Amino acid sequence: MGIEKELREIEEMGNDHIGSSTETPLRPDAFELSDIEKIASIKKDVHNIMQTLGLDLTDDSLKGTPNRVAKMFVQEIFGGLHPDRKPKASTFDNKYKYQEMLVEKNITLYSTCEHHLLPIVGKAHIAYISNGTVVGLSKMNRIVDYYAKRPQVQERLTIQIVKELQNVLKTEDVACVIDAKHLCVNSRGIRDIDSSTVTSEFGGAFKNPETRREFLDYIKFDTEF
Ligand SMILES: Nc1nc2c(ncn2[C@@H]2O[C@H](COP(=O)(O)OP(=O)(O)OP(=O)(O)O)[C@@H](O)[C@H]2O)c(=O)[nH]1
Ligand SMILES: [Zn+2]
Repeated sequence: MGIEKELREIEEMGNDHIGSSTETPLRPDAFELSDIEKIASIKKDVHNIMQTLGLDLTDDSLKGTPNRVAKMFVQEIFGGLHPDRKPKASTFDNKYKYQEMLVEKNITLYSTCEHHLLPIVGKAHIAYISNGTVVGLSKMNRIVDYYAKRPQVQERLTIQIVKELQNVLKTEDVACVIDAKHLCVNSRGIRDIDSSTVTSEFGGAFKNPETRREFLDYIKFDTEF
């Protein structure tokens, strides 16, 4: 396809594609290459970008950058693309008969905007009401981190976190709110440093306005220890 036609199609598509599926769009052959092979390939690509920009890749400070970026992509910021890295969420019986909602708030979130490959930085807040099963607290932070380590849109990230916890906890009664800054909005383009994006997903009992309100009130707690 000619570049002109491709650009026209992207233009016509507008932003309708954003958040159109809850699954991260991956090709069927996404995991055919090993991590080592991916790093070797991305290293060449980053080298090429830097070369095109006219940078001197023999410079002491720059020469390690292609390898550094490739490792960072595969093992760190996009490490959550590989299903093998999904955290094992240990669950327990709700022996304590705790029947109220549990809120894990202020979970630090680092992700990457899939449109510009720039950071998304924010906080996620999760709540669930046990249906007989409870999950280790840290596993909620780990689930956020796993799905955040992908090229993301915030809407999809929010839904993926809720769906995963609904699976783990075997209940619909899970909610998530994310408040995050997108550096593609804050540091380039419109360069609005003060704006942030809030997304939410309310499953099961959290569709009830009172339950939802209780959750939203808890996350306003200004916890300092
Ligand atoms: N809905 C949604 N949009 C996002 C997210 N992250 C980034 N975007 C937006 O994706 C859009 C991409 O639009 P384009 O017009 O193709 O990109 P652009 O020309 O760089 O746009 P500007 O950022 O306005 O300069 C931008 O408006 C971004 O702000 C996200 O998590 N959710
Ligand atoms: Zn962006």
